[in-house]
Amino acid sequence: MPICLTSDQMRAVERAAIDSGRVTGQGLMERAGEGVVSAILDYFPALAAVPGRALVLCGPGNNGGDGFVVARLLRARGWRVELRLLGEVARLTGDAATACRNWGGEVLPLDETPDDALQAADLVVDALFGTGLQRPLSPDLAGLLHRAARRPLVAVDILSGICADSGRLLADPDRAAQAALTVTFDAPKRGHLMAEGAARSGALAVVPIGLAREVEEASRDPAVARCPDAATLDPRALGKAGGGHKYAHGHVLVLSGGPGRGGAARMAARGALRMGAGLVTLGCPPDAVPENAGRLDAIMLRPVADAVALGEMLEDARLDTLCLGPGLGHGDGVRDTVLTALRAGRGTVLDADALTNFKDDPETLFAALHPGAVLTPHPGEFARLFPDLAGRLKGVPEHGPAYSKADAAAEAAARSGAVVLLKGVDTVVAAPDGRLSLHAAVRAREVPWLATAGAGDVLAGFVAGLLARGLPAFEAAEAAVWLHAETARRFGPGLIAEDLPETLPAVLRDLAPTG
Ligand SMILES: NC(=O)C1=CN([C@@H]2O[C@H](COP(=O)(O)OP(=O)(O)OC[C@H]3O[C@@H](n4cnc5c(N)ncnc54)[C@H](OP(=O)(O)O)[C@@H]3O)[C@@H](O)[C@H]2O)[C@@H](O)CC1
Ligand SMILES: Nc1ncnc2c1ncn2[C@@H]1O[C@H](COP(=O)(O)OP(=O)(O)O)[C@@H](O)[C@H]1O
Ligand SMILES: [K+]
Repeated sequence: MPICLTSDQMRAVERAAIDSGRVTGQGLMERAGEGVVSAILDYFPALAAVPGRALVLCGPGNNGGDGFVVARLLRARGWRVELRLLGEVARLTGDAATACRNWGGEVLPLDETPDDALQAADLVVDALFGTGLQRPLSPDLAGLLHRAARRPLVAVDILSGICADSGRLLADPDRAAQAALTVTFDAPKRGHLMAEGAARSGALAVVPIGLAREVEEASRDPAVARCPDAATLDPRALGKAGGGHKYAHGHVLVLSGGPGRGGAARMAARGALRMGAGLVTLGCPPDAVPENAGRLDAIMLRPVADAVALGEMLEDARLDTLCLGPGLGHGDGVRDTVLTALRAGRGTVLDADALTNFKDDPETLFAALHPGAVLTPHPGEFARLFPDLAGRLKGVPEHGPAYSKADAAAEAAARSGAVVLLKGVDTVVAAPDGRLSLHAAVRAREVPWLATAGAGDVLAGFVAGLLARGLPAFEAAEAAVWLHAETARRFGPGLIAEDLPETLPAVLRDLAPTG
């Protein structure tokens, strides 16, 4: 399973590799520099053909050390390289000091970098700070990087000013830079996938520097965040191979609100059905039956007047999965309905209104939640249930590592006792036991057409469909997020929410050709 790491996790990986005796810090730095140069040559083919001019900005730590190696290797390829250092050569230590000696060229002061030097550069290498950024960039540094980004800017490990753990800006937002390319080592950092870091890192190259074995070991640590891809979704779990009648594939009950408000629940139901749930029933207030009957065929319809009626209906144990929230409505009756649904202990997705109804009393909801439940809030709904956690995600952080969306989702899952799927361009899935999964809809997985009304309702249905198919809550949420984005990518421009369930079969077919 692909993963992404925090700074501490990356340092542990590095330490384990060095302690094993297989690598040295200096060897890692050398390979990091080589990796950056080869990524530059791949990404800028014109500069691979004709050596250019580089301005390399080095910081006082090991990120700067990588910069010295890059400078030396570019020079060896015939490039004209100007190197500027933040701080003094005499204060460099360890591997960075060695890398500086091996460079052997002129080291100019960073704070005197003239605009001419920036303008003359074919590219600027940002080797100021990597995983060691602990506090916001000074205005001068932020200004320099901002100006440097007028030229193609290549970030070593992570763009300076982005917190590697959270992706949040540790710099004045008005002077934030944008990298054309970020080159990181052996595994992405969380900061490449969340918040500003997802958008500002530019293209992301992950180059091997000899830590693959330790990264593989880290991927077995439940505390390390996973980033599933097409290759790691389990086609056996998603396909319908093996026969079995419809009840073998689960029965989802989606509850809807009153007349004129059923669209969201119908889309969720359609999503669950397309995901392969054996049966899907829409439950709605009796006066909404005529409307829904006119709109549904394969999806069954039952009147569900209130929480008592729901309780009676749930005596049928074959109704194994519930989805509540899209278009559900507001009021005490709705809260009772949600609590009745949770008491049944089924796989349960709570979205939208099912969450918002508890904004004045989230503890009542948390007390009823169980590990088979998945909450799918967008950031606004999240803030209603977890105002303190949402508050920590606001504003410009004052130090690193900054509080991250992953931290917030993890705390929410631990507090509520349910899986939390916190939506956005960067989506985080967190389990109460500490497992995390990240999906960033950026770069190759960019999918702006998903910003359309109802996309979240369909996602709730996708999660419910997978729960009905027997996936555990965390895995169902994780796979649904990937499939949701993939489906939107497959459809492309013009996507509306209704297209998502209809496009899902093509995505499933590619994943499980025999399913
Ligand atoms: N892990 C690995 O496997 C490998 C890691 N490698 C590389 O090492 C990098 C991590 O190196 P690192 O730990 O030395 O930290 P780094 O990012 O250079 O910054 C620390 C320095 O910056 C300073 N400083 C911080 N914030 C500041 C601010 N706002 N403004 C001004 N100064 C600030 C801080 O100063 P201090 O806080 O001590 O005053 C300290 O001097 C990593 O990103 C990768 O590129 C590769 O070589 C190979 C394998
Ligand atoms: N620009 C975007 N890129 C990727 N995914 C997006 C983008 N905008 C929205 N989404 C996704 O679309 C869904 C929208 O859900 P939600 O906010 O609940 O909307 P709605 O209530 O209209 O259904 C979420 O899964 C979210 O992650
Ligand atoms: K950097």
